[in-house]
Amino acid sequence: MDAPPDNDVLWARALHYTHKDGSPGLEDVSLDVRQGEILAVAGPRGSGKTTLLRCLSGMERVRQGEVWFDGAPVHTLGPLARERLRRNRFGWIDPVPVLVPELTVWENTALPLMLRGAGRRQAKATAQEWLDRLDIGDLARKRPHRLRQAERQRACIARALAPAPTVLFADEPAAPLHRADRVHVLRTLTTAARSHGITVVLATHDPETAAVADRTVALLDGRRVQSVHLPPVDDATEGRATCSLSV
Ligand SMILES: Nc1ncnc2c1ncn2[C@@H]1O[C@H](COP(=O)(O)OP(=O)(O)OP(=O)(O)O)[C@@H](O)[C@H]1O
Repeated sequence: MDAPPDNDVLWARALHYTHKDGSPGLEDVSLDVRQGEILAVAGPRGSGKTTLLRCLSGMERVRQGEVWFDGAPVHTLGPLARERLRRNRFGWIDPVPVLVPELTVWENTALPLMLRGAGRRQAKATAQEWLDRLDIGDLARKRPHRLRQAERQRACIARALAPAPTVLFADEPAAPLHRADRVHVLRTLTTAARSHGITVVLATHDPETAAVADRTVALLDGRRVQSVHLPPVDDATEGRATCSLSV
């Protein structure tokens, strides 16, 4: 198979993935992610969004199909090389905030910077800047259990953005936030990504979250499809109609 075009930061071809227990994950998924773009991977629950992000980021070993990052193959790398790639070039946001409980918020945020070799003082200053941008600068010295869930998720977003990764994988990053918070945090995330040239791959089942992206690819039952029907996440409380997302 040919190497990907130069302006694609990520390039996947004919990905098939089966979970260890035999559950189907992905079927023949191909996708290009351009440098600096914000790409939404949209689909209902269980459609394979997380599995796709895990394969693209090297978290899962791809046995069938190819993944390329920055013109180099990822699918042929061993576990250590994939771990190094994730640490040095990628960022990751989970739907549920996970922080090291023994560390303060700024120490959590500074951790990936220090793992990449930054000194403590520099890492602390950068972490504080990002916490300020996410409006939780005043919580920097607290430990995670003192924060609300939405504040912990902001800390996770600050931690993911602080090292300015080449690609940020954001798996339902706004899921634990209330609607007003969600809009604000997504705007901060996308503005920061654009100003730092960070490419974002954003998995979501929420049409409003997908709307912040430059482009959307839709998944259904582990396959790419042209369009997908997504009920708004606040549907039950706000009584809004089901939304159809075409790509
Ligand atoms: N570790 C696992 N072992 C077995 N099956 C899994 C595993 N993780 C996911 N699956 C199954 O693979 C399919 C795709 O799951 P995945 O989590 O990738 O979808 P998703 O679109 O991200 O869903 P959600 O929005 O609920 O996170 C689902 O049928 C799911 O049950």
